[in-house]
Amino acid sequence: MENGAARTVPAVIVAIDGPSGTGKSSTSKAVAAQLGLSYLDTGAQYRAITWWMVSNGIDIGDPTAVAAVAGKPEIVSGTDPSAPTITVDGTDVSGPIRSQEVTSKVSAVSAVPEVRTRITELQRSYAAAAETGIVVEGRDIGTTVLPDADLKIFLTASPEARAARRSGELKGADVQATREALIKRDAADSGRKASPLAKADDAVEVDTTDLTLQQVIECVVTLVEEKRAAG
Ligand SMILES: Nc1ncnc2c1ncn2[C@@H]1O[C@H](COP(=O)(O)OP(=O)(O)OP(=O)(O)O)[C@@H](O)[C@H]1O
Ligand SMILES: Nc1ccn([C@H]2C[C@H](O)[C@@H](COP(=O)(O)O)O2)c(=O)n1
Repeated sequence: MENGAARTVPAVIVAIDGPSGTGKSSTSKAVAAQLGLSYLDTGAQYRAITWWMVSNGIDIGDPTAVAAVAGKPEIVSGTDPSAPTITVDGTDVSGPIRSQEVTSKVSAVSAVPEVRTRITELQRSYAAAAETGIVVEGRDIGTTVLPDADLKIFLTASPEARAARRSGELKGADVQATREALIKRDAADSGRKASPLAKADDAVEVDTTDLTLQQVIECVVTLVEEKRAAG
């Protein structure tokens, strides 16, 4: 490179999928921060639309009712990995979307095809707008949302490890009950017809059961750097 001309690094798109509690959010945020990329939590978007449905008295058990209003709420995600945000119609919902009620209803809402079409379009617009690149985490990013992502990772971990991690977060929560709730949500997310939770054929699978979070982050950062170098 001559006369100190700036080196331009092409934007990189990283898809991180996997079941609940495998470390997608923690890993994605840290990798994005370390590499100067944007970060998108797509689970938060499905939680946000679920929160809006609950708040507006929509019958979650009626897919036709959910489909009819899927286009109404305006969902905005802040993609700074050090301070991700989520609003619905201008209201900060980052707290309420983590409630037990939303967690228990999000799988039903996210199984409705009209909801998925709406949220998938939104996710693609964030990926297209990310100047340096983006880490997008979810369930169907590598298979459906961004099938041309530069790198696809599929995180796994045993149900026991995932339940222990979640119980550690929810102080005093019963590990056995947490494990059952995780397994139930995974089954619903994997079993739905519209864009189920699945590993893309070209995804790299990382079993995090016996890895520390730091080891998982290092592993993914290395994979991104290798991709860029090969690029
Ligand atoms: N490798 C790891 N070892 C130990 N704890 C971990 C590891 N990865 C993540 N954790 C912890 O497990 C918990 C769940 O992680 P995280 O929220 O990142 O998972 P997730 O896959 O995004 O879950 P969900 O899909 O339900 O949002 C967090 O408390 C996190 O700090
Ligand atoms: N790409 C995605 C992301 C999330 N979902 C649904 C299914 C999950 O149970 C729920 C909440 O996700 P979490 O916050 O636990 O990561 O959202 C989906 O269908 N597709």
